[in-house]
Amino acid sequence: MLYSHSTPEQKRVRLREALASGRIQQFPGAFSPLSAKLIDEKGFSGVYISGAVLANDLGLPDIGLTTLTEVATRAGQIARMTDLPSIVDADTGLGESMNVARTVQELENAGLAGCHIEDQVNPKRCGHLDGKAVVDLDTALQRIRAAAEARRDPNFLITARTDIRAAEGIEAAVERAQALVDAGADSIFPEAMASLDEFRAIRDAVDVPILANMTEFGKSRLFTVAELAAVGVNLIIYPVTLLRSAMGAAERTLDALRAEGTQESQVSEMLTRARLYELVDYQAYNSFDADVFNFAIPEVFRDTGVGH
Ligand SMILES: C[C@](O)(C(=O)O)[C@H](CC(=O)O)C(=O)O
Ligand SMILES: [Mg+2]
Repeated sequence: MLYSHSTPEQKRVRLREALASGRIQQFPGAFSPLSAKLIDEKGFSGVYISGAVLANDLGLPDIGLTTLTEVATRAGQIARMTDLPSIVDADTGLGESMNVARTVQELENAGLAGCHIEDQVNPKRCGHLDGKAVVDLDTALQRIRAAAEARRDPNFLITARTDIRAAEGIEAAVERAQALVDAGADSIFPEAMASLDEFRAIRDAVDVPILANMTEFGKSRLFTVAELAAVGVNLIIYPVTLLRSAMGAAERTLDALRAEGTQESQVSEMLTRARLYELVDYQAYNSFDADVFNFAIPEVFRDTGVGH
């Protein structure tokens, strides 16, 4: 009911413990606060909040147009609905190093457990597209130093993402990852790795947790949890997976509605009314007022959809 029971500090401790556990963590991307509740209920270990999803959901491309206020507000709305730790994509840190510092403090205030900051130039682009450019080493390190110095909670996880692999190759990525750790990164997100061997190369080069991005239609094959665990990855994100699934379903429903004049053929694919109410914990609000949930949902509407 209402928001999660855990404080942001507790969630950050939980994330640190999970990363130290030796067990690989799966963080699906939530496209909304409600979807974060579903991720939580399904037993995942954390929630990822994607910059691409945040931008695309506003109808914008993922090129660094979103503002700190938009990112912190949406990420905060998502993070507060789950007891799981949430990690948000802070793109390039949203400006110069002093802006990066402010970004980190705002994300701490919003209740996030951590964020990642990348070394792309602005305007940035999806890490799995061609034609990316990265900033020089000094600028990349300044961003991470500023982030690490700005945080007030030492458990707020600063992940340095490097996009250098696509431009300069895996050796350059290994070198940059090491330098980013020396600058204060708590973990490394090597973007657009072409193979499991490349993840292994990063693993062998740094002794902090590493993150793998299993985004669809990208540069990496969709490696399994077992494959990534075997090369020493600690955390896997599935950034756009739920948005793509939900929008795919929305498109199919709209097509059917146009073609058939009714949505009837799609109802069996939908979340039922009962299931939706269960996810928002509707009945629990009776603890405030017994008249809040005093109706029955007809049996015929209870079991047609997914999940129930
Ligand atoms: C992880 C990512 O930064 C994101 O914003 O979710 C994107 C995902 C994508 O565009 O598929 C990325 O740059 O990989
Ligand atoms: Mg992104």
